[in-house]
Amino acid sequence: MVLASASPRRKELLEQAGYNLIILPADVDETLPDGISPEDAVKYLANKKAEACAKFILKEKPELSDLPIVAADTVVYKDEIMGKPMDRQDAKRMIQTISGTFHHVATGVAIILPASGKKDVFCDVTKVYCKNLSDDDVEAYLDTDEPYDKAGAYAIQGIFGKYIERFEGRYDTVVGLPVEPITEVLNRFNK
Ligand SMILES: Cc1cn([C@H]2C[C@H](O)[C@@H](COP(=O)(O)OP(=O)(O)OP(=O)(O)O)O2)c(=O)[nH]c1=O
Repeated sequence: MVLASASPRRKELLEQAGYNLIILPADVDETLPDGISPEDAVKYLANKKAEACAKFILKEKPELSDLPIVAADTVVYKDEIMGKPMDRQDAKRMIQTISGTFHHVATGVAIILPASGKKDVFCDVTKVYCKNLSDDDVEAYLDTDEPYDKAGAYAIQGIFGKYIERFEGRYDTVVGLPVEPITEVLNRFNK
């Protein structure tokens, strides 16, 4: 398949599941329409990334148009939508918001088969419970490189994993790509 993503986590999740990938990241404007829900936001952006990639393939690489394109977007939400933090202060605010309580992580996925025009866009949500972090814990975490390219300023699969108490739903949805539902869509496309 074609993975329209620059995220090493998404690549790893699909490779672990045995998929062969061609990586063609889509660079799109990630500005969201005002008042959009988190679920609609991740579907909107995943769709935008997959559509941009499909357009590129049909124009520049038609030999790839029989391969399904997969694109995704992940946000954390707790009252507000949290994408990637702009800076340390923004990351601090996000970590303080999720500390000692639960939040949700939504990953939107868009799958397009350019040759046939088949398309599926869906969203999967996991509820995550985070331990209470002391001020020192927060500052020490912000000193690492981990928060700055992650939605909600943390990685469940990384250093921050020790602060995750439990979760309800799929783990890979939190990391950035729910593999099993993607496989189901691809199987349906092949029928
Ligand atoms: C919450 C959480 C997010 N993340 C990551 C997944 C995504 O890579 C990132 C959210 O940013 P996204 O904008 O969804 O994706 P991206 O910019 O990394 O990649 P692309 O748009 O090219 O597909 O946060 C984790 O790795 N672990 C986590 O626990």
